Amino acid sequence: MCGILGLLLHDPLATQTALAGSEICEGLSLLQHRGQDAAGIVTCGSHGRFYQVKANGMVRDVFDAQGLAGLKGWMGVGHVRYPTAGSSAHAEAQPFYVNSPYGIVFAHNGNLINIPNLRQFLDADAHRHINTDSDSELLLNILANNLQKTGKIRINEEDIFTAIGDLMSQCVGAYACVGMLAGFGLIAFRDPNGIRPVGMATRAGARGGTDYLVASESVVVGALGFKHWEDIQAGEAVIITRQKVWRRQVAPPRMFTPDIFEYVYFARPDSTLDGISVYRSRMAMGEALGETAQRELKKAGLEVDVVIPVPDTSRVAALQLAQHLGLPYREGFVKNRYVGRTFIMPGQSQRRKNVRRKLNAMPMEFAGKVVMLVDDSIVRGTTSEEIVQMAKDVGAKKVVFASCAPPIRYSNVYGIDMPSPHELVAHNRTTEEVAQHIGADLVIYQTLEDLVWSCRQFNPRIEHFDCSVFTGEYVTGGVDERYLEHLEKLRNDKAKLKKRLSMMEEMEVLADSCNGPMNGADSLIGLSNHSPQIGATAMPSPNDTVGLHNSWFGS
Ligand SMILES: O=P(O)(O)OC[C@H]1O[C@H](OP(=O)(O)OP(=O)(O)O)[C@H](O)[C@@H]1O
Ligand SMILES: NC(=O)CC[C@H](N)C(=O)O
Ligand SMILES: [Mg+2]
Repeated sequence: MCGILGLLLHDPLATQTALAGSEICEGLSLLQHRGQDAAGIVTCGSHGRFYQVKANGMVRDVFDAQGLAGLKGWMGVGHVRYPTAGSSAHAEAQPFYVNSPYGIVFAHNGNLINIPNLRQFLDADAHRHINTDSDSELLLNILANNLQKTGKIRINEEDIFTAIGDLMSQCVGAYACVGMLAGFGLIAFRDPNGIRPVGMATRAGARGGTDYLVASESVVVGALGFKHWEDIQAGEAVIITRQKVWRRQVAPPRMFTPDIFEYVYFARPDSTLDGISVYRSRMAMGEALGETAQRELKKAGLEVDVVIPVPDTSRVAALQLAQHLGLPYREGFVKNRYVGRTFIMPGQSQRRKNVRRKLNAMPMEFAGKVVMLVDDSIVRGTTSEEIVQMAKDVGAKKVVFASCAPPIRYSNVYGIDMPSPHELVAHNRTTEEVAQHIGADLVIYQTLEDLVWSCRQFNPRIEHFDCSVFTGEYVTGGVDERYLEHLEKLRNDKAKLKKRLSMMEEMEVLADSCNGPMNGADSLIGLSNHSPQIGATAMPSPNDTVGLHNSWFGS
C-alpha cells in the first residue's frame, strides 16, 4: 500500500520557491503509514523543469533541508512506497519519470495483474524500454504511449482523457495514480473498480486563485489547510491546471469495490475514505466483535478480566469492544514510537525482531489475569505469536486473542504484499488450529458480515467491498490459479530475501570499488543512491533537473 500525493499551487511566485516541495514532504509524512521502504518527490518549476529527490527510507531519512531547498516549483508529485511488485531497489522508488512525450512524472498506489502482457506490448508494439521490475513503470509507459499516439506537438484535455481511458482498458488490477505533465498540470485517476483510495481538495491560493491537492487519504487535507475533500470516483480521471479542472468518467462503470482492508488496517483513523470515517468504522468493528466475543467466551466458559489492545491500529476497536463487554481496558503493551509498522516490513525475520522491539508488556496488567488481546487482524501471525508469548511471559493466566477482521486465507493481489497464502497463518487452518499455532487459549474472529456492516453502515451506497483476502474472490478478473502460483513463486518471503541479498552484494561490490562505507544488512537507507540501475528516469541524483519543456499544452 503506497501513499501518493500531488500538489498544484496557483501562486506564480511559487515557481521560484521550494514551497510546493516542502508542503508535499509534510503531506508525505502524514502518509508514512502507507509505505516505509522508499520516498520521493518531483517538483516542476519554470520552463517545465523537473527537480527530484528520492531514495530508500522513511520520509525523515530521505528529505533533509538541503534536498528540500532544491525542490523548486509550483507543483509536484510525492510517493511513499511499500513494494508489491519488483523489488525494494532504489531504482523502483517513485515518482517515475519519462521524458517522452511531453515529460511525465508519475506515482502509483496499487498492483497490476497483467504485467507479462503489458511488458510484451511495450516491448514488441510500443518499443519502449522498461528498466525495472516495477509495475508502476509499466503503467506510466502505457500512459506515455497512449499520449504519444496522438502524434501532436500540443495536446488538449480530450487527448489526455482518451489516453487514460485507453489505459484503463489495457491495465488490469488496482491503481490510484497521480501524475504531472511538464509545465502544464496534474492528472489523477482511479481504477474502474476503485480498489485503492484517492481524493482531491482545494484551498484559496496565497495570492488569489485556487491550490489543488490530490492524496491517498483525507488526513492530509486539514494538515495542509485544504478543504472540500472529494473522492475521485472509480474509473474517473481528473486534469488540474492553474486555470481549470476537468473531471470525467473515462471507463465504463464496473462494480465499485473499495478495499475493505483500508478500514481494517491501512488507513489512518483520522481519514475518511469514500464517505466512511475510518475511525467510526473501527469503532463499529469493536462493537460488532464485542457481540461475537460475548457468545464465544460463553461457549468456551471463559471469563475475561481485562481487554488489552495490540498497538497501534487496534486501539480504537479494542476500547469499543471493552466498553461493549463492560470490561476494563488497559494499555498493557507500550509501543516504542520510533519503530514503524511491522507488517509492511520486507522480510519475516525483520518483522519478528521488530515486534519485540516495538512492543513491551507491563507485567502489572497481565499477572494472574485472563486477558483478551485485541488486534485489527491476524495475517502471518507474526505479531500475535510474539504477543501471546510476551503476555504469558509476564504472567497472564490465559490469553484470548480477538481479531477485528475475519481469517485471512487468500493472497492479496491489489496492493498489499500478501502474495503467498502459505505464509498466512489461517490458510488451511481452522480457528482452533490458529489458536494452537499462536499459543492462545482461544481465538475469536470477526465475521465477514459484521466487518462489511461496520463499514457499509456509514455509506450504504457502497454495495460491495474488495474482500478477496477473506473470500478468494477477485473482482477484476484475470486472477486464476496459474497467476496466483506464479505470484507466489515470484514474491514469497524466501524469493524476496534472495533478491535483497543479491542487491546488497551488488552494493557491496560498488562500495568496495569506490572505497565507500557500508551499512549493515538491515539498513539499505543512505546507500540507495549507489544503485547502478535507473528506473524510467534519467535523473541521476537528488536536486538534478530534467526536461526542456515550456508550455506544450494547446488545443
Ligand atoms: O499477523 P501479522 O502478520 O503480524 O500482521 C498483523 C499485524 O500487523 C499490523 O501491525 P503493524 O505493526 O504493522 O502496525 P500498527 O502499529 O499500525 O498496528 C496489524 O495491525 C497487526 O498487528
Ligand atoms: N503498495 C503499492 O501501492 C505498491 C505500488 C507498486 N506496485 C510498487 O510496488 O511500487
Ligand atoms: Mg498492529
